[in-house]
This record gives sequence, structure tokens and C-alpha cells, in this order.
Amino acid sequence: NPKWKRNEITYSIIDYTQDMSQADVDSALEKAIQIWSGPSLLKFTRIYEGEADIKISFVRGDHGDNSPFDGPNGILAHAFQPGQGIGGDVHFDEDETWTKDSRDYNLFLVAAHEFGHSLGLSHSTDPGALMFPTYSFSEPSTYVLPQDDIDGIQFLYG
Ligand SMILES: CC(C)C[C@H](C(=O)NO)C(=O)N[C@@H](CC(N)=O)C(=O)NCc1cccc(N)c1
Ligand SMILES: [Ca+2]
Ligand SMILES: [Zn+2]
Ligand SMILES: [Zn+2]
Repeated sequence: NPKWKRNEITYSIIDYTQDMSQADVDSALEKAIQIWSGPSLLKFTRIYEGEADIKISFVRGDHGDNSPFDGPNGILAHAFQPGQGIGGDVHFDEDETWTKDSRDYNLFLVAAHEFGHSLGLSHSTDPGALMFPTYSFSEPSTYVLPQDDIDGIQFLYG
């Protein structure tokens, strides 16, 4: 799996979903990316100008990267593995309802999963892992990174 060559990684939020307040989107995304810095040497910084490593946007349908979204449900989001340009970027399907609670779909949880891909992780076969292919709700306020994901990120950036 490709990985970032440095431990300081920047991110920027290109646009927002209408489903949540900007403040709630900012905090869900910040919490989701910081969860990966705990067990690794990675340091994440949000930037407001210039070209960030991880560019985050909300888009629907065909949005120009050969991986069109599919309307409500199904594919919720995708992220590109580490690299230049689109590498690391995260796209959320704007046709989903994004929430900060247990209603489908909790932005923090989906973002945490996507950032795993942005850092170079692929899907896990461990049903309890954040990187398991399918979404399941966990209370964000008490969420801790599962061991399988800790092992994965430490293998890449430990
Ligand atoms: C083939 C991929 C483009 C599927 C896509 C995905 O894995 N993105 O990272 C995706 O959105 N998968 C859905 C599958 C589904 N609807 O259950 C998903 O929820 N992935 C995000 C996710 C969020 C939180 C936790 C987990 N385990 C997975
Ligand atoms: Ca969808
Ligand atoms: Zn895309
Ligand atoms: Zn995934």
C-alpha cells in the first residue's frame, strides 16, 4: 500500500453538506482525522489556502473522477490512496443524509473510515474494524479506534 512520505499531513474542506451546520461538519471531520494521530506519528493540520494533501468535498452523481456516486445509500463516500493531486482526497455522496447522531449516516464515522483509506489502509475482514467494508453505527462520543485499525496504521506509520 502506498503511504505518505512525511508525518505532517494537511487537509482542507472544499465545500459543505446542507444536512448539518458548518460547525458540526468541521468538528466531525476534525475528530475523525485526529483519531488516526493517536496511535501513530501522524500530525494533521487543517489549512484554508493552498493545496492540502487531503481535500474534502461533498458531491453527487458523476463528479469527474470516473467513480460516480449512486444516489441515496449504497456507496456513501470514497477516498483516494496517498499520492499527489487527487491522492488522499475524500468525496462524500451529497445524496446521503449526513448526521451527527445515530441516524444514517453519521459523518464522523464515515469520515474516520475514509481517512483510513486516505492514509493508505484498505478494507479489513475484521467485522469490528473501522476499515470493515460496511457501515455500522457506534456512539461517536465514546468511540475508540479498534485494535485491528491501530495495527494497520502502526504498520504504515508506527
Ligand atoms: C467500493 C467502495 C467505493 C464502497 C465505499 C467505501 O468503502 N468507501 O470507503 C462505501 O461507501 N461503502 C459503504 C458500504 C455500505 N454502504 O455499508 C460504506 O458504508 N463505507 C463506509 C464505512 C463507514 C463507516 C464504517 C465502515 N466500516 C464503513
Ligand atoms: Ca450513495
Ligand atoms: Zn469522487
Ligand atoms: Zn471503504
